[in-house]
Amino acid sequence: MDISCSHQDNISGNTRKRGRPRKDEVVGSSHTSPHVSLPQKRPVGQLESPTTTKTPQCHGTYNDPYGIGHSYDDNRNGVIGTSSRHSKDNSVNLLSSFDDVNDSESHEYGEDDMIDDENEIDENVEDFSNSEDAIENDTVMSQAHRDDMINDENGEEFANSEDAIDNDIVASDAHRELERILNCIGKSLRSYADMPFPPPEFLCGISNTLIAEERSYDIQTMMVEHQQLHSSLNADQMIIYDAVIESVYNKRGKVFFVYGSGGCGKTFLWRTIISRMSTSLVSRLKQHYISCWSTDFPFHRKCKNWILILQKTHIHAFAGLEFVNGIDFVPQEGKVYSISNFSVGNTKYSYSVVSNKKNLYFLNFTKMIEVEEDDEMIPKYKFELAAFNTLKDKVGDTKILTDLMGLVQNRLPMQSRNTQTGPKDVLLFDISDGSSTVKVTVWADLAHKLNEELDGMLGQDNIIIITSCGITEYHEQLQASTLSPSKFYINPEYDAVNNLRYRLNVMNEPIVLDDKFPAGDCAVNKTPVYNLKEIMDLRNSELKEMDVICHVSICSVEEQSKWWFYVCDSCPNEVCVKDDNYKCECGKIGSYPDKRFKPHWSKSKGRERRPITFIRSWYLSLLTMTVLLTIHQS
Ligand SMILES: Nc1ncnc2c1ncn2[C@@H]1O[C@H](COP(=O)(O)OP(=O)(O)OP(=O)(O)O)[C@@H](O)[C@H]1O
Repeated sequence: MDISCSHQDNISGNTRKRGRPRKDEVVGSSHTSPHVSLPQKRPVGQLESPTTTKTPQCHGTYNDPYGIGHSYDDNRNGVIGTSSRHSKDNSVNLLSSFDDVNDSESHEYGEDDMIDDENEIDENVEDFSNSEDAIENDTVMSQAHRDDMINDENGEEFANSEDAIDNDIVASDAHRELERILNCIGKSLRSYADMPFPPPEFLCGISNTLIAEERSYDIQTMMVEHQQLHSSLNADQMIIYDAVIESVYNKRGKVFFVYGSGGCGKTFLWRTIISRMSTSLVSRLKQHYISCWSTDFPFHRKCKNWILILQKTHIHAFAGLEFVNGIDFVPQEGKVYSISNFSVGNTKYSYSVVSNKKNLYFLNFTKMIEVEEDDEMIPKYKFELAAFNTLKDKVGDTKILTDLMGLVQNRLPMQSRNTQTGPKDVLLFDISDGSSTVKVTVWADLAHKLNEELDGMLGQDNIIIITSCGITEYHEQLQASTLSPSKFYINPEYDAVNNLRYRLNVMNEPIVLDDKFPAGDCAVNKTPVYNLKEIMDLRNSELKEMDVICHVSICSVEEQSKWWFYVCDSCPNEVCVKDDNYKCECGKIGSYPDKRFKPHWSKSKGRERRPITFIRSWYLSLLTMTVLLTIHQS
C-alpha cells in the first residue's frame, strides 16, 4: 500500500463516491474496491505495494486562518480534511459558549426538519394592561403577536397586521420564485447586492443543488456508518483519524495531507471522518432551561419556546412539537441539559424575550440529555433588567420585552377585569426601585400563583423579578403587564437582587458593619490556619485540594488600578456610567449590571504580584467582612 500526495481523485474526483450516503443509499455500498473486498479487508499498513512506503503519512502542519471549511479552496491532491463544501452546510461548530453562538453563521439543515415557527408570543396571551384603566388590550397585542409590527418611523403606531403578513408572504414568495429561476441558470439572488433574499422557510425544495445534496444525508444512517467504519480502522488509520478529529473539535484549523498507494484505505478513512462530522452537525451546548411556553399561530406549526441560559448569556430556542413529542421527559427549569445537533439562526421577528440576535432551533434529530453533574459554570438565572428611568423608551416597544425588578408594594386583592375574551383575574401592585415606582398588572393563572406565593411571604420585604413584560404609560404613570412568556421570581439568589436590597437598606438605615472577623470560625471547624508563605509552599506539597483560612493584613488598597468592573447583562462588554445609568456599547442601559473582578494581591508590599480571580461569593464576603472594614477603620 502506498499513500502519496498524487492521489488525485481522493477529493477532487467524483464526490458522490467520496461523499456521504444519501437516505436512499445503503451504508457501505457506495464504494467498493476492485482489489479488496470487505470480507477480506486488508487494513492500511497491510496492503502490499512494491514501489512506495507502507506507512501512511499525515501532516497537520498548516494553520487554517479561517477555521475549518474556509481554509482551502483547492482541496485536491489527497488533502484529507473538511472541504469547504461540507463544512459550510454541515459545519462542526463546537460552540462552547454563547459567544460562539453569536458568532456562528446561520445554520439550517433539511428544511423538512426545520422548525418553521419562529413567532414569539402566544396568541392567547394575557396582554398589556390598557393605560386607561388597566384593562388588557387584547386587540393591540394579539395583532402585535401575529405580525411583525413595528413602530412606524413616521409615528404611526402599528402596521395593519393582516396586510403586513400578506405583504411579507407575497414578497417572500416572489423572491423564492426568482431564486428558483436563477438557480436553474446557476445563479442566485445573493449575487445581486440590492435584492432581498427570501427567509429559509420559503426556500424549501429549491436550494442550491450542492446544498440540497448536503442536506439530504440521513443522520441516523451516518451514525450507524460511522460506528461500523470506526470500529474497523487499523492503528495507522486511527492515528490519522484522531489527529483530524482533534483538530476539528479543538478548532485548530489544521490542514492534513494523507497519501498512499491505491487501495491502502484512504477513502475508507475519509468516509469514517466524514461520517463522524455529519453526526455532529452543530455544537454541543450545556444550558439551563428556564422557561417554556407555547405558540400556536394560524399559519405556523405549534412550537415550544424555551429560554436557555448558556455560560455567558441566554437565548431563545424554538422546539417543534415533533421534537417535544419525541422526547420521553419534560425538561425542568433549573436542570442542566446538553444539547447537540441543533440549528442556529438570526432573530427575525419582533417580540423577542431576550435581546440576543440569534435563536436556536431544535430539529427532529436534536439531542437533549440531562447533565447530572452541574459544574456551576452556567448561572442559574439570567435577566436583562431594565432601569426604571429607561422604561419610557420601551413604551409600545414591540421588539424586545422587558424584565423588571423591584420591591413589591401596595398589593391589592385579586380582582376580575372584563376583556375582549371575557372576564380575567388580575393582580395589581407596584414595584419600587427606591426612587420611582411602576404599576404592575399580572394576569390570570400567573396572578393566582404570584398572589399565593406573596401571601406566604407576608411581613417581609419581597423583591420580585418579572420577565417579558409589555410596558405602557397612562397619565405619565408607567405600567408593566405580564404576557404569555412572563415569569416571576421572588427574592431569587441573584446579584442584582442583593444590590437592590443593599441599596434600599442604605437608603433607609445606617450601614452596620459586622466587626467579627470570620476567621474566628476556624477554631470551631478545626480548619488549619496557614500564613501566606505556608500557603505558597503548598504548591510543592502533594495535596491537590484543601480548604484553608488565610489571615492576611491589607497593607494598602490599590486605588489606581481598577480591580473590578461592571459588565452588561446583554453582552460581555464593560459598561460605563452615564446619567446615573450603566450604558453599554450594545445599546443596553441598565441599573444592575453584573460585576467582574480582576484583583491582584501582593505577597508582600511592592514585591511579587499575583493576579487571581475570585468567584463572586468569595468576593462578597471579602468586601463586607474585610475590605470595607479596613477602609473604614483606616
Ligand atoms: N480498516 C479497514 N477495514 C476494512 N476494510 C478496509 C479498511 N481500510 C480499507 N479497507 C478496504 O480496502 C479497500 C481499499 O480501500 P480504499 O478504497 O479506502 O483505498 P484507497 O486508498 O482510497 O484506494 P484508491 O487510492 O485506489 O482510491 C476498500 O474496499 C476498503 O473498504
